[in-house]
Amino acid sequence: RKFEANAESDSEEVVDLPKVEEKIGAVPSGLSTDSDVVKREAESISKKSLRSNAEKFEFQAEVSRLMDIIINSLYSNKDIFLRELISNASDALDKIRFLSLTDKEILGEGDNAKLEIQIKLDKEKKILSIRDRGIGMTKEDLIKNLGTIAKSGTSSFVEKMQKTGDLNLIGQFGVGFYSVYLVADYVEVISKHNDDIQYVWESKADGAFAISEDTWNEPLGRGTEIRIHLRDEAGEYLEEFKLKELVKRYSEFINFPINLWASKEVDVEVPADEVEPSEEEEDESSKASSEEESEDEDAEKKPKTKTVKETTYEWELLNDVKAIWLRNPKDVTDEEYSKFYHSLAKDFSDEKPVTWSHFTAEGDVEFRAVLFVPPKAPHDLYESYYNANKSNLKLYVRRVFISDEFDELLPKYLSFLQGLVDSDSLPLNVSREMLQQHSSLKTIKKKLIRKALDMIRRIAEEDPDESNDKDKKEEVSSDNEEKRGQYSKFWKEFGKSIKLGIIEDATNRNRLAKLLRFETSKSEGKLTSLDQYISRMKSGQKDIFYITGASKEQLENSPFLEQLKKKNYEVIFFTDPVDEYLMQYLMDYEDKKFQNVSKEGLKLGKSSKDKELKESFKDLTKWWKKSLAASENLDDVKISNRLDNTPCVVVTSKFGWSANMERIMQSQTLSNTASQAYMRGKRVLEINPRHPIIKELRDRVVNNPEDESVKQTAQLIYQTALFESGFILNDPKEFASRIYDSVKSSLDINPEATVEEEDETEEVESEESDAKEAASTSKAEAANDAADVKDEL
Ligand SMILES: Nc1ncnc2c1ncn2[C@@H]1O[C@H](COP(=O)(O)OP(=O)(O)OP(=O)(O)O)[C@@H](O)[C@H]1O
Repeated sequence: RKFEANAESDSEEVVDLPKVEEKIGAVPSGLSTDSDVVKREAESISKKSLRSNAEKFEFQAEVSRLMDIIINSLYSNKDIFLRELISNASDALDKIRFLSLTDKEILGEGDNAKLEIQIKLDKEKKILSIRDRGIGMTKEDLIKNLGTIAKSGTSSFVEKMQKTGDLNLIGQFGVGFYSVYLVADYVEVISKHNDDIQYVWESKADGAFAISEDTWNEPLGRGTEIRIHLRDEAGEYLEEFKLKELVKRYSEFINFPINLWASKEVDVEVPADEVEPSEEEEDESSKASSEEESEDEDAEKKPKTKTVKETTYEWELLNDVKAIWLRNPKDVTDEEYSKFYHSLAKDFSDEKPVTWSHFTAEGDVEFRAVLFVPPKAPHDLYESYYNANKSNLKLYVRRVFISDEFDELLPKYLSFLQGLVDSDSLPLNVSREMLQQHSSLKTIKKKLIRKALDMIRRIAEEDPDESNDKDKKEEVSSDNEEKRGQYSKFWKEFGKSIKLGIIEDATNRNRLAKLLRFETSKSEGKLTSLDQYISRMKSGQKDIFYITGASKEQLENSPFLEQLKKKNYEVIFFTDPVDEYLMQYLMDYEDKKFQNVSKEGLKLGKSSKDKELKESFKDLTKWWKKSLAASENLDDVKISNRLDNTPCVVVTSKFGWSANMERIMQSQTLSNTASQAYMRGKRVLEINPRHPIIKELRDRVVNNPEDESVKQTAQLIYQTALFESGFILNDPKEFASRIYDSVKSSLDINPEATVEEEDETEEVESEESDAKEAASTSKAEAANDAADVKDEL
């Protein structure tokens, strides 16, 4: 009874899946005196019920829903189940091989040490079996791995699958195993882990699964066998040619031998009298012998034999296990790279990777690597960007898979790349932790970043749309047609990563800045690079002009651009919130400084009149600053050089937040108002000395600096300028009432005019009826609630 006790305490300790039934009359191993009884019991399992004496569990709710979707799915590409199961088998083999690096014993001897995958068919019973000699699963593993999904976001993923019916995502999300129910209605998983005895997991995808100690199947030694009881309509997976084709198509890059127990027709020579020939065969053999006779009469003297066809079975290797990255890049076709990408990334869409780089690094540290830029960013690329481990590079050491969670290989901002690194310079027989400390890793990382950035730069260089040269842009060859538009596609998917790179990677900042793309006041909806911007700069222009804001449309009409546009300067539009952070790190490019045109310090060439103007508006600027400093957040008032039609704008100091940044910070839920006050840029009101409003205001101030109505108007102008400059007003109510006051005066309404009182009796009546209505509604609601509670009970 020892097993039973252990099994129960195990399951309770490890997972909280409820058992459906108590074990009734289980036959524990070793106690059975009649193993035939157990065997018969196993054989008699009908497809209707699971083994009656097994321990039963319910699937986690999400798994149940997922299985429901899969089993009822009309998804036509049912083939995917095979690649998912082979990929799991390969992962399990990788795991045992990795462990064997530090403990040779772990692999065992003989067949156990053969790291391979075997596929077998049983046409009669309609069973397809996939077996590996991988790490196997303990009972705990079976319960946890094949009963729950631990990944976050599972529910939303299941919902998405339900809506789209697109099961292609299944492998990427890490629930590949369950795709087996596309073709099966009953599955057994037999597994043996070195630390446990052999178990059978089984389920009919009806919300429950069962686990029993395996006392009837052949011992596996180590590893897992998945027995798929195929549905009637999935008979095609019992055909050898179908399986061969699928393995070729999907599992070409699995680095372990995949063997199929394949039939073979062979000619066998048997003594003629040993076999009772059929009529047809008799004819043929007599024909043959008469030919032989005519050719060589001596043949008659030899003992008579006969050739018959016999079906034999033997293991047939289905894949070429030579790793693609060990081949010479010249010998690998584009199609092979594409397929390799799909198998690495578990991305089985039809889209090709945008580009790739396959190279060998030599010198102190040697390694080979293949890097891919995927066609699409994963849906969660920027979710918890700073916390999650998201490397997509697989690390191999001397052809042995070590890990795909090795974050030390690439910085976070390049985590969107897929690929692998195989190094001969790293030691094999050390723990993962030791490996993470290894000095070669730093060199590998440095080289990988360089290569990755080169590869991305090449996408742009080869894209005819990116060229400044008109002829090149229009040149049409099949090769460059394929590359057309590739960079903007890349930018759309991964542009944010490049920006994050500029923020995080000071060493490569300039290289990354070269990859930046943006729209400008002159780009007419197309993307521009910094190099292109510089090539178009006006003679004498020293700075690179940019502005940040919520949208291109808003920025195009910004008052900050008035003089710049008039003087034909180009201004970069940054509209992504991350751009505000980006520009705190990107100070200059190719010796040119960046100038935010909504901030102080904009130089557009001096005019001889500047001094004169400053002098003639001195009274106004001084007065304005003094009269508003107390009530508003205003630090200075100056003459502007950037305005044309607008009377004034509010600019911020060079190192404080821009208006756009203030807006972004305020919209963040956890923003801290104290730090906001500290980071807020100084506000400077810039006035347009040629504007009639400003000129009139100056005259009035000079006339009577104490005039209350002029003060009010000056305040309203300032608040309007704040608003137009992109700031959020502290007190919109006050601003609105000032506007209404000014509307009143333009409509010649007496400023003292008050609002007409409402008729009081009417109000009481309506209040009463409102109250009555409310009471009846709440009564109805209470009745509904009571009914709900009743229903629930
Ligand atoms: N043949 C196997 N040998 C050992 N463990 C296995 C095997 N097949 C599945 N498992 C275990 O079951 C888990 C769930 O498998 P499933 O295919 O659903 O997701 P996954 O393998 O984690 O993700 P993905 O499908 O993306 O590889 C695996 O993580 C693994 O631990």
